[in-house]
Amino acid sequence: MMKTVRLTTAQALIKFLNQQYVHIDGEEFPFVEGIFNIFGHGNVLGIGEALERDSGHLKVIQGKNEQGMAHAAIAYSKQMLRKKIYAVTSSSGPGSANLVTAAGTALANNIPVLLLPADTYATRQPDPVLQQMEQEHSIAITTNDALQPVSRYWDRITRPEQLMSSLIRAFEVMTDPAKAGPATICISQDVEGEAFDYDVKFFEKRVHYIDRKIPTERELIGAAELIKASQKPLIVVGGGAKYSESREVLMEFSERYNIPLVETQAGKSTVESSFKNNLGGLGITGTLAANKAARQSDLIIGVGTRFTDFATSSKTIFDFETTKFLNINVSRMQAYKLDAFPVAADARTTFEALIPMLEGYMSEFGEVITELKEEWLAERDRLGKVTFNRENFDPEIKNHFSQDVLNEYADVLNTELAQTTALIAINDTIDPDSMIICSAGSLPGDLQRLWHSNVPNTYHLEYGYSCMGYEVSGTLGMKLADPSKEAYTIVGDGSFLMLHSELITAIQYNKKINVLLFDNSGYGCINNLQMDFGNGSYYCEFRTDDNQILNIDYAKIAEGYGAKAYRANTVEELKAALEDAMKQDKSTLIEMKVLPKTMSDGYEGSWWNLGVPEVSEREGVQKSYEFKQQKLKNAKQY
Ligand SMILES: Cc1ncc(C[n+]2csc(CCOP(=O)(O)OP(=O)(O)O)c2C)c(N)n1
Ligand SMILES: O=C1C[C@@H](O)[C@H](O)[C@@H](O)C1=O
Ligand SMILES: [Mg+2]
Repeated sequence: MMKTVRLTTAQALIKFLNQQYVHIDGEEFPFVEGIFNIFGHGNVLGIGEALERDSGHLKVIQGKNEQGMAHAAIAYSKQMLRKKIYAVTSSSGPGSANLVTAAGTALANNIPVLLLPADTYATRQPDPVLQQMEQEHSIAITTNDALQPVSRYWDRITRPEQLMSSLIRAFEVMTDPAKAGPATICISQDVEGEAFDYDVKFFEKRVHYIDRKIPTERELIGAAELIKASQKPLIVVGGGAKYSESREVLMEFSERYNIPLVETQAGKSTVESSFKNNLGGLGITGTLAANKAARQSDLIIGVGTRFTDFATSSKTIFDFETTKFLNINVSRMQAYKLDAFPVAADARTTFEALIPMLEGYMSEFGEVITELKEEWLAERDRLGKVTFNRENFDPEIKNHFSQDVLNEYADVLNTELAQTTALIAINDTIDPDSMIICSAGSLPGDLQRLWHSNVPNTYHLEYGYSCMGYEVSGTLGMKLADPSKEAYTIVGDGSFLMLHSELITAIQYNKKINVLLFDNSGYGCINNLQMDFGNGSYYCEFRTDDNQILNIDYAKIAEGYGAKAYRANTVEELKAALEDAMKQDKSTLIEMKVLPKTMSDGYEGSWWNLGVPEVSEREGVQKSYEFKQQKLKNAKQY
């Protein structure tokens, strides 16, 4: 006879989470590290009671904003290379609505996370329950339906026994490298507390094998033939290369056959920046070296990359007439892109098999890789020494602001600090094994070009969704993933203002994070975009109705939360603050006032296909439109 145990749905959920393990490359460990929570009437008596009763090995962390805590969970998983996750429980209605943005972030970046929003009553007895919105055409629609398009797996639990098949499906999805993403299980708030006689087998230890997908012989022969036929192949290192931990094999492949590596945001920090054949970021936010190499190449070997418009410069950076593509990706959907020869397999396994098959091959790059790298390093050096002057300053982003406007910023913000100078000073000062995180604004571009990441997996960029507000929340998740390393948020003032609630969570639980806040008093990169395309400066600077620049004391805000705060408007002050921050046990924030227009600009065809108006009185807009039409003539159409 079946042995059963009587538990509430929520108690069964927590018991199950404690028994999920993953097995990767011979190692086995629990998959669910913990659970973030904000309790409301929808989950406090169900999941709240179950956790209080017996949380098992799960670490329980109280968040401050549902989006923020879910972003922390996502960053944890990303930093753990998708081997472990946090779950996230929210109340219903606004609590679950706040998860929608985070689910989108997880989906765009292929990051597993378990979202557990509460749902309206299955019995419908108190209909409408507090926070239940009402649709006239369907009582079955709740706020949680908004999570369907942003979840890789989605389910609603209206009976306790549904939980079993739902959880098994969710864990299958989250532990499959080709499908990994957010799994959302919405549990009716009354059902959380309802009991059922669960089969005890359901709670036995369950191991999810994350096996490496092996390429077929046909795929390997096809890939080897393409490489042998190519004079100048180029490897694009994407996020999949990092998750597959293919550092060593990529370096061996690159060195042996003299093939340059270029990186996407997700792929950066798979292979250290100092590796001689690593030419850095590709595309719109790429380096001069990587973009020049891309233009010369006749075979692009995409490794675990989605080829977003940033990496391909809106499909214009390659010569599509002559260039061939070879895509190595666990996802067939991704491998099919750009008419490539697809190898739907694990990156590391594929390169291990390919290396011996290319014996005798050598690319025709010769010394070019070294020359390109040296040229770029000299440019980076220049960007680290940008100094302001009040007469004829020539910023990186040219012809937008007059000298008078730049001087106005220098006066109001009391600074002469250039963003690139500050960023490189930080890179030179902090410990090389420190972890840094960023996601939106002008800083991702600067980081992809300028940041030297010389310890693998220390560069954490969320650029699938580029979600403002991920930065501070994500730093908490990154710190939870590796408490032994210093964790730094690289964040603009706009992103900081949008969401930094989890700085308080970090302080509350004594998880030290360091927020490096670049305040240029505005949405700088969007201001650049609008002005680059011929528009005026319109609602992207932070100015009052009477045109005064906002000057916010962010250090004071951080002090108010209990962080150690610094104000650094010169390189000397910045270095001193960084040195002191390293000695602190508690979280810190360094506020830097930086001048607008001093971020780095694009290199070599870093054009971006944007929705430029077809009709405009402005000459600049008209020119931008014409330019776009020209560019699209040679762009890949799909
Ligand atoms: C949630 C979200 N809303 C809007 C955007 C669009 N957006 C991208 S960057 C940006 C401005 C960022 O400003 P800030 O953080 O100050 O960085 P800066 O560009 O000034 O360096 C905006 C509004 C976004 N990426 N994410
Ligand atoms: O619209 C955007 C422009 C990018 O430069 C920026 O990094 C990104 O955050 C974004 O959303
Ligand atoms: Mg800004």
